[in-house]
Amino acid sequence: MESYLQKVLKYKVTTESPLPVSKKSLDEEETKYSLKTESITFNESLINDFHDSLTDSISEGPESNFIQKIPVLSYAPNLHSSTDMTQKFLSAVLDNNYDKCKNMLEKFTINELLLDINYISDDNQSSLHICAQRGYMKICEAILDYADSPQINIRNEFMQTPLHLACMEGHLKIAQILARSGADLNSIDKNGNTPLHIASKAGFTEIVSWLLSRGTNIMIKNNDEKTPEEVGDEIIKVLYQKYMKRTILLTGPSISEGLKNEAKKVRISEMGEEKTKGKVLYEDFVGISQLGKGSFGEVYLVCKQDSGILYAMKVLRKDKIIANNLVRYALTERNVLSYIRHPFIVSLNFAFQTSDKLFLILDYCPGGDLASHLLQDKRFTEQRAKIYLCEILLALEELHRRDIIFRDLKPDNIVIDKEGHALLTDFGLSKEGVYDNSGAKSFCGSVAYLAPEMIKRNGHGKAVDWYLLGVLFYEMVVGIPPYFSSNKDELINNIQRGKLKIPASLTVEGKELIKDLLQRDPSKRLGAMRDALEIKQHVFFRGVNWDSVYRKELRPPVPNLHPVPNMRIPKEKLYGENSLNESTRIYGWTFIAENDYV
Ligand SMILES: Nc1ncnc2c1ncn2[C@@H]1O[C@H](COP(=O)(O)OP(=O)(O)OP(=O)(O)O)[C@@H](O)[C@H]1O
Repeated sequence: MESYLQKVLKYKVTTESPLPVSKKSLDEEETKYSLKTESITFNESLINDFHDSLTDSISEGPESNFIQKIPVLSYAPNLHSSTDMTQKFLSAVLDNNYDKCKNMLEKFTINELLLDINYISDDNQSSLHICAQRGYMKICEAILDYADSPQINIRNEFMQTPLHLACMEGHLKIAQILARSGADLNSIDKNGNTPLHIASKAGFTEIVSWLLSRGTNIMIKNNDEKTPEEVGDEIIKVLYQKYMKRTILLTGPSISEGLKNEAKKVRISEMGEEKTKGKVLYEDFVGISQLGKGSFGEVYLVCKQDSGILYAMKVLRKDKIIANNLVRYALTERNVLSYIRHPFIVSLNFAFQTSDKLFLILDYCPGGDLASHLLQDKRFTEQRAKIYLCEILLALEELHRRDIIFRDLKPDNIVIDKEGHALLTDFGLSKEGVYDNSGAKSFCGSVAYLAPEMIKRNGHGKAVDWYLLGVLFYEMVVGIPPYFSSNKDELINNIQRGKLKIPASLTVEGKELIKDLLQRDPSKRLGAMRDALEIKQHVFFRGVNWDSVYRKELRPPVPNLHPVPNMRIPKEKLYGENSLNESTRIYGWTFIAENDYV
């Protein structure tokens, strides 16, 4: 089977157009374009390299391992009892014996009867608790990657989840892995403490900063009536003050209002899980037409029956996601979208699942994606490109503020709302917890949209998004991405050392911006020092009122909106198997946004 990376790295060149054909599924392309398309893939060794680098990306550090889930059918169930296996596994975890754990996970979690990954031992620990407490990152990852249904929010007798323990012991990376796999950031232990209380009390500044950037609830009071801030020392309190300053800036006039909302949001999302437990949400949505197609599913226009509101429904097929070990990517997308509210980032309203599929219900942007506009208009005026650039810059600024890099910036991932504004969508490749300029090591994204440091695989950070902003600007005003060649080796080579050709027709400021953003050395690139602020101050943006950009006061061209087609997509096609079988459940997926919970 073709791997995810092969898919990601594969692009199509029609004989009629030098541009990659975007957003078509491989199946669709293979049939529809079979006569006209030439498919260019990397050679095996390069793909293997890419594979290795995906390994890096999945984990937070060089130590970690990303494991392929390979069913092993030759075990002899009669020889081992469930408790035996589980006890052996727990002692291998306690010994931090990664190889043994991996081996057992490979062999014995196919059938939960043999190895109960959620077993709580007599001394009150599940395997995830042990890993989280002792900092065994590789085993923690292996459990999350291999085990069929590890309960990420499993509790010990003190009602502590593994995340509580990771925060108690200062294991930031483990906390991040758990969070990305759906751990509840606001769960409360027996003493009413959230992970934020625990990290604050223990004085783990990095963990506190990270939890705050994730929008965790800072208003929850523990059994002593103390908020997380109140249990921290002076150094910790400074972090809260910084966080609150930023919150006021972004979310409105009064702290208390903003914070009240935070608290409310959490309460509601907790209730949301409850509400949806027995209720099948997908019945509420009627499929109308297909909006787009990605590597792992489709995006449909749907209508919520009770409200008549139109949404974009992104569907991911569990078999493909699981087969390609991408559950964590899917959870990242769901997680990032669930806590970010920004005028230029598509909002997530609901997330739910059936046995076969995962669903994200997003705000519908009826103007289509920027790639189709470019295909239609060939290129944009600098003025028009500038509007989209300003809007996307603010979206990236918000992500970076929360230590998330987007990494997959390209016209296909920018959708246009009914007034013509640009919004980021598709967070499948975004990465949380990136604090500097070399935190992430994966080599990903479509070929023409790779930054030089991604090709070099020396690690990449936030500056990658500024390079890709330069690529986007270039493509918008020139019509093709910089360094473009229909030969993949040449393209890679060009990106690394080719001469940048900028049309003379662009303004001096525009040319300067392109050069400054496409600077190959990330440490010298515009944005490397002071992130978005540095770019906003570039001469190209002179005179831009960023507050008015934020308020959507710029006037991009209004898209031609087509009437909603009077069609229905059969439920079976949309939802597949109409039940939620516990064995295929992906934990931490369900989500109902505050505004939608009535
Ligand atoms: N909110 C939205 N409103 C309207 N159309 C959308 C929306 N989100 C996505 N689309 C359409 O669906 C297409 C695919 O969406 P998206 O990129 O999220 O899918 P994907 O499966 O993640 O793709 P990829 O193969 O890049 O991973 C977009 O290019 C766009 O045309």
